Amino acid sequence: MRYAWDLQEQYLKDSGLNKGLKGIYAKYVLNNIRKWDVSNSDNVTYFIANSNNIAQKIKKIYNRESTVIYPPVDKYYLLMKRILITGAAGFLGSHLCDRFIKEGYHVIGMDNLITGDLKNIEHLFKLEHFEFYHHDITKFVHVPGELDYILHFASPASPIDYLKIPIQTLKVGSLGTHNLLGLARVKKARILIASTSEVYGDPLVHPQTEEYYGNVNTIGPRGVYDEAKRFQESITMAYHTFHGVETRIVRIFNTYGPRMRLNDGRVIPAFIGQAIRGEDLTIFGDGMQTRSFCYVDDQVEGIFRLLHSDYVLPVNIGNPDEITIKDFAEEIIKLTGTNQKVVYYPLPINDPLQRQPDTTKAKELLGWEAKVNRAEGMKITYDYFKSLSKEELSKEEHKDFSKYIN
Ligand SMILES: O=c1ccn([C@@H]2O[C@H](COP(=O)(O)OP(=O)(O)O[C@H]3OC[C@@H](O)[C@H](O)[C@H]3O)[C@@H](O)[C@H]2O)c(=O)[nH]1
Repeated sequence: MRYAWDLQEQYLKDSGLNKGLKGIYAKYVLNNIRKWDVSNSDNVTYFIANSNNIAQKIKKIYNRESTVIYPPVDKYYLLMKRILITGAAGFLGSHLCDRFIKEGYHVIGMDNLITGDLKNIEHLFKLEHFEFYHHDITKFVHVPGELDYILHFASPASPIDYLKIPIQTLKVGSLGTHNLLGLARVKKARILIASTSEVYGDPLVHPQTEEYYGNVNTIGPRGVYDEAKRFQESITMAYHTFHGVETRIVRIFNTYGPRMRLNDGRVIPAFIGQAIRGEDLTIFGDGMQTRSFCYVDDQVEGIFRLLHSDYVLPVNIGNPDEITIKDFAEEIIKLTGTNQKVVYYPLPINDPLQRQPDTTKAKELLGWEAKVNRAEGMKITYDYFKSLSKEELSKEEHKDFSKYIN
């Protein structure tokens, strides 16, 4: 009816019905509609208007009083996208929560807190548009309301963690991913899953392109992580092709920055912790194995862009600047201004001898490349570790998972 009463000329003009025979006919029809509308208004028991302006119009046209009820619509809230981030209390998950909050999303964080730590997200709890569920995603996942996006980042990520909790690692990558894909399907949400350079195993192709199938020992101690992530990619593609779920897959290469757990066993927190405590730096193997370290802000930017792209196949996100672990130990000694010795331990089984991402796809598809060089990124990371309390710094022993293993 609004078209018949309000801004009639404008609507007719916009739809090309303001002149000629068509125009005369349109005005004739509208006139009849208005007469019919007025005659019917007698049958209305109560008039409700959603503003004073509409109440005045009702009075003018129908000569009837109306009650104004303002709709409780929080327009901003309606426009907000809702995103579920699993592994929210972990290193990468917490940085992603920060980023999506900053971008104006309503963020729902989820974590079972086995390897994650509430300390990483406690600054978000006071925010209106952040919620947190303490939940293990290997069990059925329920999130009330609508969801636009899901980021699946729950998983142990340090080799020592997944050697100590191998079954949980397999379950979160398989059962957990299955639950989240099911959730994405019912919510019609787009889901991005965190895969890893570990899907290439101990790679025989260097640098690693997304087309490389990898070299993974399924029954080796690292297989629990690598194969969980490979399964995760497969089931994600199956949900995409079979159920039409909108999916994205990021293959994350070694990423570092503030909020890494000092005692998680990975090389960066291990070396920095050792240097700060005045201990020898522990190099595994001869130190000639290589890694390419990506600063967390770069990683988050790549993930953000991939989520919003229309590309379904896996994309490597990492910094291609490759270094041997031996040279890296020297860099840490310089950075921390210490004069620690390095000591050599056996190389863990199936520890990849080389790793460097080929990031051509990320550049071409997302216009993304790493911006923060190792010197800058490591300086920020070192400052973060230095800011930890004495008690935190002294925790050199690895996290105790005994209460989760039964
Ligand atoms: O104290 C240490 C710790 C580690 N290392 C070596 O440093 C290299 C890097 O080790 P990290 O534990 O940091 O990480 P890795 O590259 O082996 O595994 C990582 O790969 C990619 C991600 O998915 C995961 O975060 C993790 O599995 C390895 O060769 C490791 O043997 C040491 O020499 N000394």
